[in-house]
Amino acid sequence: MDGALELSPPPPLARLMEERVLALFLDFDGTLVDIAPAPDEIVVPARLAERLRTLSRRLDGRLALITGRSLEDLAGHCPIEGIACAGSHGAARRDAMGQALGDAARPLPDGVFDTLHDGARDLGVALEAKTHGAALHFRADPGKAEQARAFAAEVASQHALAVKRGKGVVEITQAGADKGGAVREFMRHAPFVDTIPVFIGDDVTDEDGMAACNDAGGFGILVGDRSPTVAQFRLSDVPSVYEWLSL
Ligand SMILES: O=P(O)(O)OC[C@H]1O[C@H](O[C@H]2O[C@H](CO)[C@@H](O)[C@H](O)[C@H]2O)[C@H](O)[C@@H](O)[C@@H]1O
Repeated sequence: MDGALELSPPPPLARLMEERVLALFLDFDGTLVDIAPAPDEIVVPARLAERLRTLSRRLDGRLALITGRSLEDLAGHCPIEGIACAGSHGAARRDAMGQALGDAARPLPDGVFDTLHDGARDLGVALEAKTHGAALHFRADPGKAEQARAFAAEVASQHALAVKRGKGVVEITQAGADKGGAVREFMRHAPFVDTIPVFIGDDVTDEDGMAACNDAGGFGILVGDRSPTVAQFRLSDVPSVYEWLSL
């Protein structure tokens, strides 16, 4: 849909849960925490992990966080034991017991971090190294966006990697790693099999997750305003997400 503002809020979660067996896939930055000037400056609401575990129990375990952050980084902000998660844009996935799901995630090839480190320094943007990818952050200097994107595209093409755009960021990931793949992987395993998947996210990389939910008979919920989108519903901001989830 081109006009995201025309999307309605989703029906109440409690009503949907009465009608169907739902599974929830939640993005992290911009969905569960407000966007901050830098990745480590986010303010995580008190007892978020505990509240997510309570929500997961309400859904009999059919809840997964699907983030662009590495799982290690996510755990540093929100202790995720007992919650299914996918990190690095779907490259690394694990179930609520901490067992890895699907193909093992691969780190970036040798030398790529060094190249990115030098390039980020020369461009004057911040490099976030992840277990299975990397991000060049230009939120502090949006005028560097085009140069950072061009540099990321050049490095990616030299190593058969992929580039993802995001809010104030351009990222390098393994080719084929995306949030849609993570949703499909979870949906092959209990307790997600044969359920109606719902993805909530704010950024362009969340569109893959929403598309996977649409394909599986579910839907996406866009947070904020961005178009085009494949979401079928919209919530205006992070507090609205908490309200809808009764978090
Ligand atoms: O998929 P997500 O959970 O939404 O993660 C996407 C990226 O989020 C982080 O960067 C973004 O949030 C930062 C904190 O608000 C902000 O400073 C930055 O400009 C945003 O791009 C994270 O640092 C990345 O690794 C994630 O991929």
